[in-house]
Amino acid sequence: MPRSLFRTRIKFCGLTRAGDVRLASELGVDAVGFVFAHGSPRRIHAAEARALREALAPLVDAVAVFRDNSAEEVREVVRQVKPSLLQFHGDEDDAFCRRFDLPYMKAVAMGAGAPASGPALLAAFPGAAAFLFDSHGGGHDGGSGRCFDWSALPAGLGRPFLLSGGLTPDNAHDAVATVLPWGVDVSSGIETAPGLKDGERMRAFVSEVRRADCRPDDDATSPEGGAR
Ligand SMILES: O=C(O)c1ccccc1NCC(=O)[C@H](O)[C@H](O)COP(=O)(O)O
Repeated sequence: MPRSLFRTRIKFCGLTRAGDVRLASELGVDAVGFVFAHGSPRRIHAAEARALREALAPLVDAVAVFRDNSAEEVREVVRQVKPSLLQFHGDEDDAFCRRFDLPYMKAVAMGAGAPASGPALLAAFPGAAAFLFDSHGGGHDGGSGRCFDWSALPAGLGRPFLLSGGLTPDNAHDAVATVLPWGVDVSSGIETAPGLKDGERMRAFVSEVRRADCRPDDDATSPEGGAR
């Protein structure tokens, strides 16, 4: 695909208020994430997420984020919230992630040394629709606001991937221009406090990603899947 036609996908994660969901939709983000991980300051219950989902505009995905939740909890969220994508942030294996008959994205921990190679990740998670590289691991949690070393991203993934971990309006342009991910995911970088998004930072983040998408020298082609 010509790079000039490519648009970096954007996911805002950890939303807890209907107003933030509405603004995210208006800003044209592709997906919003609702966090069901135990212990997260952004954790909401299925009934709350169902109400938030009603504030979501058509054609914007709802992503349900889990970290070692039980199958019953995941099923209950799927039943009530009807997410279009599941995101697994813990030690879930491919068989667990596939049990719910929905596409899933596996979060890969970049906070604890070198990750597995692209082919090894694909072999471990053949059912993954996408991967998300984040700064958790090594004692750090998801939603930490920490960056990792982007040069450590594995090659040869053969699937779309999202870059995550410590993205902000200040580094979003560089992140997209350097890594060329399929999409980006942000939580803390658009917040005033965990779960409370800031309208100006949301706007600025989208604007910086779009600025990186509009580089005038974009005449190369974009491989399908991972790095474009
Ligand atoms: O956001 C959380 O609190 C969280 C807790 C446990 C597992 C996953 C969690 N979030 C997942 C996300 O997709 C975050 O957006 C991602 O970790 C990036 O967060 P940040 O570095 O704050 O942008």
